Amino acid sequence: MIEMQDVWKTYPNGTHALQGVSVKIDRNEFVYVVGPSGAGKSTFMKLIYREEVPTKGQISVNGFNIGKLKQRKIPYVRRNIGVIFQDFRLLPRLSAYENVAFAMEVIEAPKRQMKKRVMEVLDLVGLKSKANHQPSQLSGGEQQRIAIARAIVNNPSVIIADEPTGNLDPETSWGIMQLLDEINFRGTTIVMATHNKDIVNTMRKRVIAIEHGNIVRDQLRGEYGYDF
Ligand SMILES: Nc1ncnc2c1ncn2[C@@H]1O[C@H](COP(=O)(O)OP(=O)(O)OP(=O)(O)O)[C@@H](O)[C@H]1O
Repeated sequence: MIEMQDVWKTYPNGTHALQGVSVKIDRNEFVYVVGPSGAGKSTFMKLIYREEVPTKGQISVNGFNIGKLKQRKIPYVRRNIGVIFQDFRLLPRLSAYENVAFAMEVIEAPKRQMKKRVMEVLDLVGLKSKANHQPSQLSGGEQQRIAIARAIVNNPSVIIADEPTGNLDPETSWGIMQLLDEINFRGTTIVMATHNKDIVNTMRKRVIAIEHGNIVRDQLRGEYGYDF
């Protein structure tokens, strides 16, 4: 469902962030993307959710050629991809409920479905009781759970998570990991960039390692493989 064929990304300043990446990720896979800082992991992820377009090569997500997408088709493809970041990126003045509901409003989901669906995902992430709290009234782990609720509320087929445990302590990170595992188990493909050695070595999922803009390792039930 995600396929890259000889994908290159050169930023306007001349940095070659990806240099000829080819990969296939099937429906319902869970993939860790690992590698040194600056290797091209975030770029790899940004190309999937079309935050960036490739300089050369093809990327298809659910059959859509992402790099060549017509402007009017972008929202349609994006709604099928949920994104989670290291720094949560919740809207500070909105409550947990409103942050999640906002993702449904953006795609103009029917109003009558909204309340039920938002409460359903808040329940799934274990935060129904904090629906009215603002992000500043929540812990880091709770904020990330709200960000996950927001990412899944429109039932995307893919979740892109760029270092989702990067700002969290080990115990909280494990909670987030179990939640993502559960979401994957329910049928969502997950691509997660991480520097968390413990998590990768314990979960034993597919591991794609990127160095200098190239995939240098791709293992099923892989290991982290670095000392950082
Ligand atoms: N918008 C940009 N403009 C120019 N260069 C960029 C841009 N974004 C990233 N780069 C460069 O592209 C290369 C790959 O960056 P990328 O963020 O994809 O790496 P990364 O593996 O995610 O790193 P980290 O683990 O530190 O997050 C780096 O050399 C980076 O400096």
